[in-house]
Amino acid sequence: MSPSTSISNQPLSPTADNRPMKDTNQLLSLSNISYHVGQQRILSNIDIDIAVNETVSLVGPNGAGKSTLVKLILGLIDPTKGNITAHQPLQLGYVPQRFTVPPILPLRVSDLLGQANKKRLTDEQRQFIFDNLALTHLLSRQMLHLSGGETQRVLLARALLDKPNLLILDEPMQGLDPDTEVWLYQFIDKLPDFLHCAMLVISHDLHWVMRGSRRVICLNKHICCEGQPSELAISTEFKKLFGHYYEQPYVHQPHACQHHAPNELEQ
Ligand SMILES: Nc1ncnc2c1ncn2[C@@H]1O[C@H](COP(=O)(O)OP(=O)(O)OP(=O)(O)O)[C@@H](O)[C@H]1O
Repeated sequence: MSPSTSISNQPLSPTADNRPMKDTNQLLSLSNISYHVGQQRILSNIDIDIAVNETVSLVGPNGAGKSTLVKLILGLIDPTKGNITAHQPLQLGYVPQRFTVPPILPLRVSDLLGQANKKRLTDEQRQFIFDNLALTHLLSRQMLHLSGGETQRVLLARALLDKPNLLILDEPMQGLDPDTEVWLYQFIDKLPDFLHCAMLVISHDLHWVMRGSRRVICLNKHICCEGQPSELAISTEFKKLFGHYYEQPYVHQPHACQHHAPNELEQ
């Protein structure tokens, strides 16, 4: 795949080889993707489908290939083998793990946000983003002078202002204090409904990943296991990779589950 994309959210062509788009519920498919550098296998045989509006969490140890997978989706590198197919025109939003502004480059927050396409969101949606991410007082500030948390908020806003249908967040909580983390998790959880976008979230925070009903993919150069948190918590592969960090795995308890009607609970 050689999509005309960049980290600044350019739309991708529907399919690299002009095959007809299929299943309208699917957004993106990675089929049998491998990525090697010389003799080094970085990713092997990756199959992932992401549906419209779906949130997928990607976990894996350091060096597992998570960022490489993101670069492949963004079209920054090409797979050694396999295909990446967008089933709909993709509008990518990307918040990178690291963002450094060279000290000699003057770049105000308003300059960065001003690069977004102003016509993609309604006024109400833009206001929602500005209010929730508390951006107004930052607009005249230099990116270089922002704190880690402020930078994350601005980068997230930059990605959202283009109204992505796939938002990729690479370790969004890195460097944030616990209160900001909680707040950002809550904001992220609102996004798929609010903007109708799918999300791929790389996270080392297993407690967030294993909460809720998002699909989790566990990567370690290949896909070790994937599924709902309740399935993963009892998977041998997952326990092998994360058991020592994640000592209290989420165990689904249907009898205590709020989405069961009261009469079901009594049975
Ligand atoms: N161009 C490259 N040349 C050589 N090795 C590479 C290249 N790109 C990635 N790697 C190696 O591939 C492995 C996966 O890297 P990647 O950054 O994708 O891992 P990651 O899962 O995102 O790790 P982390 O959690 O530490 O951010 C690492 O061992 C990295 O050194």
